[in-house]
Amino acid sequence: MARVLPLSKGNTLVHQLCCRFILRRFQSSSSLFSARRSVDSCSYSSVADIEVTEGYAKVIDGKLIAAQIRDEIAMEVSKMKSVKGIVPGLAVILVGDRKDSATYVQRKKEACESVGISSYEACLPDHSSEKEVLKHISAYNDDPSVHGILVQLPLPSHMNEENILNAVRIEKDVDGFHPLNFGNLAMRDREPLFIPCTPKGCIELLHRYNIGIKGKNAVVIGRSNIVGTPAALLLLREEATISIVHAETKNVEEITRQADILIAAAGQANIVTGSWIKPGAVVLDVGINPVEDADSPQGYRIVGDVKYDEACKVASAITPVPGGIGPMTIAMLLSNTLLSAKRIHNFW
Ligand SMILES: Nc1nc(=O)c2c([nH]1)NC[C@@H]1CN(c3ccc(C(=O)N[C@@H](CCC(=O)O)C(=O)O)cc3)C=[N+]21
Repeated sequence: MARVLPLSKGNTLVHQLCCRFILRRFQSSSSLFSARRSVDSCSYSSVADIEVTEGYAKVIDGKLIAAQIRDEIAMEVSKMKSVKGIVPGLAVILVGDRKDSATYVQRKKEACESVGISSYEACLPDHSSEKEVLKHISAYNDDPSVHGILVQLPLPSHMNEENILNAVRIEKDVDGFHPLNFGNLAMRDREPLFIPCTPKGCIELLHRYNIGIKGKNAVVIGRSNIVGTPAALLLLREEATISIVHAETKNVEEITRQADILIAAAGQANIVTGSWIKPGAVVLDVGINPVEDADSPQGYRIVGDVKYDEACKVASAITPVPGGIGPMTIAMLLSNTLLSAKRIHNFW
């Protein structure tokens, strides 16, 4: 029997069928590709009201929304080029030889290309000195064709992350990790120049799916500088009542079960089980955890922090992994780079 939860409105059957299909695909095969295809096979409108049939969450399709955002950005980039002769530019600094970091940087480069943003890259060996990295940051700080600078994290352990992130000019800090931007994010009635990409992507998804935040109980799992803490601050700015749970929290489940909006950013595969979730909650899964998978060509696949098959039966809406927050993070990086170029060249 269909049950409409407080967030719900709209067509039930399509969602029910889509989610059943996705569930079946997830259960019948562990392959990354089949999971991907199943998400693609549902067509959702860009602004979708949340609706749920008992036991089946709606899929919040980050991949689809990210593609729409890229289209919007491409149009603005092209307008800026024709009117002002300016092409936004993003510089990425990659230190060391972590394979995952190299993959993310490659993805960012491709995304820039897809919308007409120029990308610049500095790849430094693992044993580089901090001074070497600072030299590259300084060059990009002074380069007028670069509007955004991103230092890929994590840095090698011998480097002082704080010194390096502090060196990025705040006007080009498209990650939003400079303490001045972060501090302004935390302060009421202050405006940071940039909002960190992953939390911004989470809020953007909620907005585009017409999911209200004001007055809701929002719980964030994880307290990292990259995701957990800025996500909580951003939800607070959106007038949610926020809690952060972390490794030292007692009765985690009791707290997460109060959440109307639950953001999982713990970095641990499948820790959020069905019993952690309030029925009808909206769940955003930020986790990107590699797990061994002999069936996948790479020998591994990526899973989130949330046990998807269990969560699907309790939540009203959920982001999949892959295809959820990951693509939104990259879309927000492009959006921040465009914003930076617009601000620097006073083009609105
Ligand atoms: N300075 C800095 N800024 C970052 O924003 C930053 C960083 N360092 N270090 C690493 C994390 C991680 N991150 C991701 C971006 C995109 C996907 C992504 O596109 N994921 C896809 C594919 C997943 C897959 O198949 O590998 C998806 O979820 O569908 C994931 C993770 C940005 N990060």
